[in-house]
This record gives sequence, structure tokens and C-alpha cells, in this order.
Amino acid sequence: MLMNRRPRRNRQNEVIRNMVQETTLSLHDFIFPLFIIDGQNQRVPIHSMPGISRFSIDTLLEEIGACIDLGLKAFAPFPGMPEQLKDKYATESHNPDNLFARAIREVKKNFPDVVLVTDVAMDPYSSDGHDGIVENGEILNDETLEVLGKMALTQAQAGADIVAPSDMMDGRVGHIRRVLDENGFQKVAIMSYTAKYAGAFYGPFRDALDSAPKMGDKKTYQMNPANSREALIEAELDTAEGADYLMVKPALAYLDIIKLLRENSHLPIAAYNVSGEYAMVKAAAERGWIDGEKAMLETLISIKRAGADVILSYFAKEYAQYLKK
Ligand SMILES: NCc1[nH]cc(CCC(=O)O)c1CC(=O)O
Ligand SMILES: [Mg+2]
Repeated sequence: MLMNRRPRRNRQNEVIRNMVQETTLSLHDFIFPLFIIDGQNQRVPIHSMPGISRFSIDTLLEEIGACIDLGLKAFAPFPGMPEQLKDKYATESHNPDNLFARAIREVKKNFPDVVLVTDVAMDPYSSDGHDGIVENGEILNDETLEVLGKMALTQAQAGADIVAPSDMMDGRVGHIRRVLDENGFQKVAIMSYTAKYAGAFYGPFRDALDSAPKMGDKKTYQMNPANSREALIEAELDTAEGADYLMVKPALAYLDIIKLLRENSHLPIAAYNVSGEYAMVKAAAERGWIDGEKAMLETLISIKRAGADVILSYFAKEYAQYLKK
């Protein structure tokens, strides 16, 4: 048999395999999402996300300190609000002394070099559990932009480095850019959740923040999982409106979308390896059905290989710990 091409030659030992490896992960790629709640000395585990907890501001500082020691430097905090602070207009979201603003200030005071990517969306503060103002069962777009602008400004004033609108209202990147610039926050960047799909993989996150929609679903604003060309439309708009990063979310079921945006944009592409994707790996590993560590590494490298420059993942800390050992 004549075979002048034998791909296995380049797989024959670890040195060679490492030499020809096309994609590598680095801790610099990661943003670690963290959940914040009010109170003191709280570390409340999230049952559907083994290994992940909600922190009060004091323990959040400890957690971030521990992550910095492991080499992580960028964090995406999300606030969990008590029901009595929620209302139709998410008013609490732009209270300059709300839990989120206090947390941002404390983190930046204690760790000035950390990069904070802050979530701009109404749902944690909305009594309807939606990312927009609900009227007669409809999610209002332009009225919601007003709230998002105020929320982003409150976060910038508290010290956010990058604001990340995760709501999927049309025009919000342009509106937030304008509000930030008019208030002297030209340096605050926007990481837009550009192609955010409506689906089942956000379940554990909504458990963590008690933020599930009270009625209906998010299909009139988040994207249909069947669509990819539409992601290019969203990317064009966000780019024109001034986004500094384009994000795809979730990551694993949407690796093709990550690649599509990577090939069609010069902006950095972020991918959000969401709560449900984390929970799937953890649940199967707990049952002994898969090797959790190997599945984590394979998951993360697949997101990078697809073209993500930045990865938001609940695995970030575990990955950092893996690198240490
Ligand atoms: N603005 C909401 C928001 N921001 C981040 C997530 C999900 C993240 C995750 O599942 O890890 C969601 C959930 C949703 O759209 O319902
Ligand atoms: Mg959009």
C-alpha cells in the first residue's frame, strides 16, 4: 500500500503533538462570572451549578482575592435582588447606592487592576423577570433604552471598565455609547451580547438570581436558535453603534456562530459558556459518566478554536486551579 500522507506521524508523541497544536488557551482569555447578594459573610451555593456560590460583598472580595492569586484578572459580576426591590421599571438598577454599585466600588477600591465587566439588563431588578419594560404582555424597546442608559451610567460611575448589555433591545449599544460619552465616560468600553439566543441553557443562572420571566418567554428579543445570518445583522448594527466587543451566547450549541462572527468582524469576539452548559458537564461528571476535568478542557478549547478571543465561563477558576497543579 502506498501512502505518502500519514497524519498520524504528527501525533506520535506529546512533544510533537504540542508542537503542532493549533489552538492554546491562556488565563488571559477568561472572564469569571460571579453572583452577588446582599448581607454579610454569605457564601450560598447554587444547587444547579456545583462549585459556584452567591457572595455578599465581603466574601466577594475574598473570592476575587483568591482568583487573583490564581492569575485571573477579569470578572463579570451579576447581582441577585430581593423581590421587594424589584419593580416594573427596574428602578433599583440605577440607584447609585444599589448592591451592584456598592460591590463595583468595593472591588475597584481593593483591587484597582481588576477589570470589571458589568451586566446591563433589567431582569434581576424587574418584577416581571424580563429584560425590558412589559406593557400588555409586550416588551417595549425604546422605553427600555432609557433604563439601560441610566443603568450603564450608574455602573460606569461606580467604576465599571466594560459595560455589557445582555438585554437584546434594538439600538441599545448606540444609546449607551451616547449616554456614556455625554457624561465623560469615553474610556468605558461596551461588550455587546450581540447574538444572544433564546433557549434552555440559562436555567441555572435564573435559579441563581431568581430572575426567570414571570410570564411568557424571551423569544421576542433573544434570537431564534435556528438562525445564523441574523447574527450577522446584529453584528453589523452593534459595530456601527460603537460596540468594542461582540459576544455570542450560549457558546457550545453556537460554535458556528462564533466562527461566523470571527470571520466577518475585526472586533474581538467574546463567547459566554453559560450556566446550563456548565451544569451539564458538572452533572454528568458527578454521576461518573464523563471525566469532568477533561470535558472542561475540551469544552474551553472548542470555544477558542471556533474563534473566541474572550471566554466568559464558570470554569475559569477551576481552569486556573488546574494550571497551578
Ligand atoms: N440579562 C440576562 C442574562 N444575562 C446573563 C444571562 C445568562 C447567563 C448564564 O446562563 O450563565 C442572562 C439570562 C437570561 O437571558 O435569561
Ligand atoms: Mg441587537
